[in-house]
Amino acid sequence: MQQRTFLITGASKGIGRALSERLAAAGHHVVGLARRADDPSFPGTLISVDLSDRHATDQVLTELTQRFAFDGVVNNVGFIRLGKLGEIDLDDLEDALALNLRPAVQTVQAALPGMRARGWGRVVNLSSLVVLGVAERSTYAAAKSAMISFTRTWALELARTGITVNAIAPGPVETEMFRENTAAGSEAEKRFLAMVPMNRLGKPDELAASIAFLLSEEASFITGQTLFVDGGASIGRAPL
Ligand SMILES: NC(=O)c1ccc[n+]([C@@H]2O[C@H](COP(=O)([O-])OP(=O)(O)OC[C@H]3O[C@@H](n4cnc5c(N)ncnc54)[C@H](O)[C@@H]3O)[C@@H](O)[C@H]2O)c1
Ligand SMILES: CC(C)C1=CC=C(C(=O)O)[C@@H](O)[C@H]1O
Repeated sequence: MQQRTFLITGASKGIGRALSERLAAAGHHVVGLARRADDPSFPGTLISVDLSDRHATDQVLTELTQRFAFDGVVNNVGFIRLGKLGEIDLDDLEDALALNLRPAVQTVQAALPGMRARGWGRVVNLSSLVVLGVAERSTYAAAKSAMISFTRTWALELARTGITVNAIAPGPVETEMFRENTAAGSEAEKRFLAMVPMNRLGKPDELAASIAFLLSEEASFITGQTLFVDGGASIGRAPL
């Protein structure tokens, strides 16, 4: 197995942390970006940056691409603010687009020259089941739909470079982000579970396993795809 170096945004918790653990256990080097980097147990290099700050993110990426030869990027950081149509806060809309989308462009553009030069690379963008329609998540769903468009467009542009670009669209997963809006035992949780044929939440490592596969050598003929990892929730809702 060739050791690879992967850049993961939002790496300190949830899906990003589970992925960092899984990749490190497989022998790869993980460079994680998160707001807080004071966690000595992180299984790689953890860098503190507020990814909503465009210039701070640019500066960190410039430094990191001088230190590391990134073989892949996982755009995992996510931001959500609930809001019904008629009550959508335009600041939330701008924040959703800025934090869910801008860092994805910044990280990939920073890592792209090296991946192109080596003729091998992986990009995995985190989308969400919400792109199929979940109430009160307009701004978040718009951003996560754009992540799928980024994926398809970049996959076409990079198809002959050895760099693949794919998306993962999770269903409800037991993480801090999920629990911010969906308390255990709440009516909201019951509504989400009713959407899931498996009738349970996903585990962060189940998502990590799917992302790790798309980062692997074995996934070299897969590009431009969105994989719903959702306990069956997208069956009958997603286009074939
Ligand atoms: N958990 C779910 O049910 C679910 C469902 C669908 C999609 N997703 C998507 O999966 C991805 C991971 O979600 P999660 O549930 O693991 O989230 P989480 O809240 O558990 O972790 C988010 C990570 O992002 C980091 N982060 C947040 N804002 C940041 C900022 N401004 N600057 C730097 N780092 C920041 C946090 O420190 C943390 O490491 C997100 O893109 C989310 O939209 C999650
Ligand atoms: C699973 C998906 C529809 C989803 C559920 C709830 C969220 C939230 O944080 O409120 C999001 O993680 C979203 O992706």
